[in-house]
Amino acid sequence: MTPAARVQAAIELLDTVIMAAQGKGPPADRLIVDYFRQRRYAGSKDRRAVRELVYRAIRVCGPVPSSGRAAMIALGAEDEAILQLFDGSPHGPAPLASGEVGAPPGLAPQWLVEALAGSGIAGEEAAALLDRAPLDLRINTLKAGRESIDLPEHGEPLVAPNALRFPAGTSVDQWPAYREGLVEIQDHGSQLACMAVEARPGETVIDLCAGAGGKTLAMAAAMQNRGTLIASDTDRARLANLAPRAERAGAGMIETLLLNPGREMESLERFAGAADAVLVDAPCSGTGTWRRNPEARWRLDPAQLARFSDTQDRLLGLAARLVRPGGRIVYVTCSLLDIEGADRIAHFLAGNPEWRADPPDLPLGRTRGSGVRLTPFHDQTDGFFIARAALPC
Ligand SMILES: C[S@@+](CC[C@H](N)C(=O)[O-])C[C@H]1O[C@@H](n2cnc3c(N)ncnc32)[C@H](O)[C@@H]1O
Repeated sequence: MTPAARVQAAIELLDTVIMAAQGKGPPADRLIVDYFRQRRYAGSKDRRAVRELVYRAIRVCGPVPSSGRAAMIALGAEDEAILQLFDGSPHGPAPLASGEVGAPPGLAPQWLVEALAGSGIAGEEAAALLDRAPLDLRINTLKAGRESIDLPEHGEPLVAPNALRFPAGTSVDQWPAYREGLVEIQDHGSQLACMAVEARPGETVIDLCAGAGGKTLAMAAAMQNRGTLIASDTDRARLANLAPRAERAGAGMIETLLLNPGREMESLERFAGAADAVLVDAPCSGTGTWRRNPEARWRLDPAQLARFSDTQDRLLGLAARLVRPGGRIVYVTCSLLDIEGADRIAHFLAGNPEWRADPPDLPLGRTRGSGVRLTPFHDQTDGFFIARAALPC
């Protein structure tokens, strides 16, 4: 592909990303894979270059751009070489029309910029939300140790005891150690969130919103495969991804439980008042993960944010019914908005006076309300809010 053809391909892809973001369709990553599946003529260098252009253009545009072309012109305002490729050459973008301007640049739609600022995320903190994330691994202690593992590249040890950091784009999935389950890809912040649970061998632990089990696997390792570890979720497809991952990781202790939305307790009844710990890794806006999914900021609207906080309250209430006296809830969101973090745990504690705040003792992060907040700028992790609540005996 010529450089101009790559720009045109990125424009076409951006059109689909914008449409998907507005219609709650697939994420950009998936659209890019699908796009190239139908264009086998594109080589790996072309694919990488187009992908890079797409993500750079997404990062530049704050509000949802009107079109892929407008987004690419906005990127061209920062990188003149791109605008020069709007030359009308075969397969390239048409020349700029007189008066044609790019989409407005910025951090995010204005309402979201304001909501973040209201939660103390502005200036450098806000800008860092759109940085490129490095690649963090967790050494799976069921099969290996950080000091002894032999990996093809050197990783930087991080403060979480099993974490190693590599540059973005490292092809970890090609490594034998990855295929054999010695390492898992997991952001350092997510590893710290798992540490907050302090899951111990022999305990009964419920990962209430387990998804594909990124945190469940870390807890299985912390529990040395001993005890009861339930991975529940309402999303059958996500939960189905956990079984092969658990097998690869040698985490035989995990039991998956598909929940019925709104009637979750029906499947969890046998654990009522019995769990030592419940992790509520609640569905949220994902404002802390824009480094990986920058188009997520075009997907959100205030009504959806309100729905997330209602669900978060409901899930905290559900978790409280599962914990035994002396047990704990760990509440986590990958959001930096207080409405999904400090406010939710405050609301829970206000409505459940028998519970007390039990802030996690983590080696990174800053206190926010009765929890801890990790941010890309301060902690070089994805953004997370992590809180603990304890039920006295
Ligand atoms: C932040 S994601 C979990 C990510 C996962 N814990 C991990 O570490 O990879 C939130 C999950 O909550 C699930 N969820 C949404 N509503 C739920 C409900 N009512 N009960 C349980 N899980 C729910 C979603 O399907 C989604 O998988």
